[in-house]
Amino acid sequence: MERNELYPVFLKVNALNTLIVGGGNVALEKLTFMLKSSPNAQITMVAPIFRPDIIALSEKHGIRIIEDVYDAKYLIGNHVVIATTDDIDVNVQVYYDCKERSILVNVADNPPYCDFYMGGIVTKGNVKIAISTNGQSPTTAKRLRQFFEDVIPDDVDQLVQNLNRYRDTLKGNFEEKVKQLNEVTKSLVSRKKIKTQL
Ligand SMILES: C[C@@]1(CC(=O)O)C2=NC(=C\c3[nH]c(c(CCC(=O)O)c3CC(=O)O)Cc3[nH]c(c(CC(=O)O)c3CCC(=O)O)/C=C3\N/C(=C\2)[C@@H](CCC(=O)O)[C@]3(C)CC(=O)O)/[C@H]1CCC(=O)O
Ligand SMILES: NC(=O)c1ccc[n+]([C@@H]2O[C@H](COP(=O)([O-])OP(=O)(O)OC[C@H]3O[C@@H](n4cnc5c(N)ncnc54)[C@H](O)[C@@H]3O)[C@@H](O)[C@H]2O)c1
Repeated sequence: MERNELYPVFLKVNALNTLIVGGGNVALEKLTFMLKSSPNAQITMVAPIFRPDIIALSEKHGIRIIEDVYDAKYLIGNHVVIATTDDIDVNVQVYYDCKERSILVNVADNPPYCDFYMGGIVTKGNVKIAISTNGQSPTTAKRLRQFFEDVIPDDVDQLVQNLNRYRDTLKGNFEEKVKQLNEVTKSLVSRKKIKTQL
């Protein structure tokens, strides 16, 4: 079996600066997914033309809109960049400009020009699961996202909060606490398999 060697991290995009280059359908899709997961993300967008729904979202979420063609000067101060224009040369230019500046870059829907992939995301309170198929099948990522949204109980956050409080009541050293936490949560895991044939 092939291995997915990507290393997942959970970025505090409310404290990092993200630039989205482009203002069309793909930009809207990436923006929507990002805001759904991280409504306070610090995002700037640059494009000569923006879809009206992007303008509306930008007003709601305090996103900075710059009406201009891409220029490397817009990379300054950004930690993460997503290129979504309909001009492949511009997207590739964004990629190389970011590489030169050690900025993490994603050219949407173009895996060879991505330092990272956007994933399917399930959020239930404090619990967040990110799903990647290593860029092989975004459709599978979407279906798995729907599956987990369905099977993970909406009140899973209760468990997190209760265990968080229980942990604070435990006495003893770290090893003993871990042992007790594992003991009380043993029964939570039961087997359920996903179908792999259509
Ligand atoms: C997860 C999700 C998050 C998001 O977009 O933020 C996401 N794509 C989603 C949906 C989706 N995208 C596409 C379809 C149509 C069917 C299909 O191709 O499967 C569907 C399904 C649908 O819409 O039903 C088109 C598509 N996407 C990529 C390519 C290029 C290629 O594969 O080579 C093409 C073909 C373009 C063409 O044909 O021209 C590439 C990427 N898409 C990724 C992420 C990254 C890899 C994720 C991973 O590792 O699995 C990666 C590598 C780059 C990136 O963008 O980061 C989001 C689901 C959100 C959700 O619903 O939860
Ligand atoms: N729409 C989809 O679902 C989809 C799916 C797969 C692939 N794609 C590909 O992704 C690309 C983008 O698609 P789209 O539907 O978002 O296109 P779009 O026409 O809706 O949007 C393109 C955006 O890029 C901006 N742009 C163009 N040149 C620019 C520049 N020099 N600097 C900054 N912004 C610039 C435009 O102003 C516009 O806002 C296309 O190449 C398309 O083939 C789209």
